[in-house]
Amino acid sequence: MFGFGRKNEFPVEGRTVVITGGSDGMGRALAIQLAAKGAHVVVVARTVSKLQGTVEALKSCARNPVKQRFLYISADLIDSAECERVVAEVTAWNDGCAPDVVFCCAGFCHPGFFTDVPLSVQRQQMDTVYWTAANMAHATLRNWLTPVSPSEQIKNPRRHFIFTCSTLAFVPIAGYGPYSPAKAAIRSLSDTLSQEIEMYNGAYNQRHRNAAPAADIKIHTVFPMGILSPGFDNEQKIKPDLTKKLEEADKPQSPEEVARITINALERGEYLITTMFVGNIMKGTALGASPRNAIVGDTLLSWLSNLVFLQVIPDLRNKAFNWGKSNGLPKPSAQDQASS
Ligand SMILES: NC(=O)C1=CN([C@@H]2O[C@H](COP(=O)(O)OP(=O)(O)OC[C@H]3O[C@@H](n4cnc5c(N)ncnc54)[C@H](OP(=O)(O)O)[C@@H]3O)[C@@H](O)[C@H]2O)C=CC1
Ligand SMILES: CCCCCCCCCCCCCCCC(=O)[C@@H](N)CO
Repeated sequence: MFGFGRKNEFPVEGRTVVITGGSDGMGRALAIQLAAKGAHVVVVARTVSKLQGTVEALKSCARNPVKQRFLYISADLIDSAECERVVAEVTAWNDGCAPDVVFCCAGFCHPGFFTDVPLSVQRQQMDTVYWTAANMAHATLRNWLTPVSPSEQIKNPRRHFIFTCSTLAFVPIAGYGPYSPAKAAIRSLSDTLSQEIEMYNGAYNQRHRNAAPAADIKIHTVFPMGILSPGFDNEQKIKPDLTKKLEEADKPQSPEEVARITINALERGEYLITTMFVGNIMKGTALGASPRNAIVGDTLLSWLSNLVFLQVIPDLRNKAFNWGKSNGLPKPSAQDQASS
């Protein structure tokens, strides 16, 4: 619908991109691929050693090593003040200009059955998954939406804020109770912001008359399936066997593949982005009132997906029931037993 197959809707050469969770997995792969396309990249995470290693990797794959600049910032993004510091530091480092693109990839998953996982861990999941993203959106959008008077407006290209969700925000899978609600909350925030931002974009459209934001803004959200990252290796160690069985249809992808597919979708101007066929079917059954990437394609997809899910919904429930029938009550992971 929005320039499909025509113009590049996501040019990054010479632009400044911030990637939270940029030191590992999908975030790191995105950082490397965007550096290879000529972007200045800032990676943000907590552990300095991994961030330093990433910046070295970015330097060696830059498209234009003389011009491109790379920075890392160590921050725990659960703290909203840290998100504000990140935006301020990036702006200062970038000659006073706000970043052009902010990608939220920070987060990890702690699977387990709802009643087995201590509530403190579940609260921490909401902090790590939802609040790192919401805090970053708050800090970034406050910066981007600062009113600029008509005489001070300069021509800025469109800015992009990108959330990372999971297809679990569309379809429930037993054993992801501590995690999926936080991803579903991100999806809801993304949908709300994508509507709210239109008001600011409308004001931007009239920037020659009144104070308005400095650029047009677009929100996007990526919904990966499994990603073969260090985070994934950790979650596999504590994941219930039933959950592994229910997600058999998922063939985890490499971070590089997920990053490549994501960038291509952004270049096509997509809003809700999936990374493979099964993920697309999962999205199709849960499109709700989200903006469509393409009216005809997404409508056909939702009709097809809703038919597919007439079979999938009882199948997932039956598998859970039969699991209990043959295996009895589950045992909490050793990690959850130790912390409860
Ligand atoms: N792996 C998977 O199967 C799937 C993952 N996802 C989502 O994709 C995103 C990327 O996942 P994945 O590639 O597995 O990433 P990894 O788990 O491999 O890396 C996570 C990154 O986030 C950083 N991070 C974690 N907590 C914080 C924090 N509080 N503040 C700042 N940075 C933090 C980590 O660095 P450090 O620890 O040093 O802070 C690291 O850079 C996540 O949002 C994840 O939920 C979605 C679907 C599937
Ligand atoms: C033909 C269509 C049939 C559809 C059947 C439904 C299959 C469900 C697959 C669930 C896959 C979950 C991947 C997300 C993983 C994730 O987010 C965590 N690993 C977090 O790190």
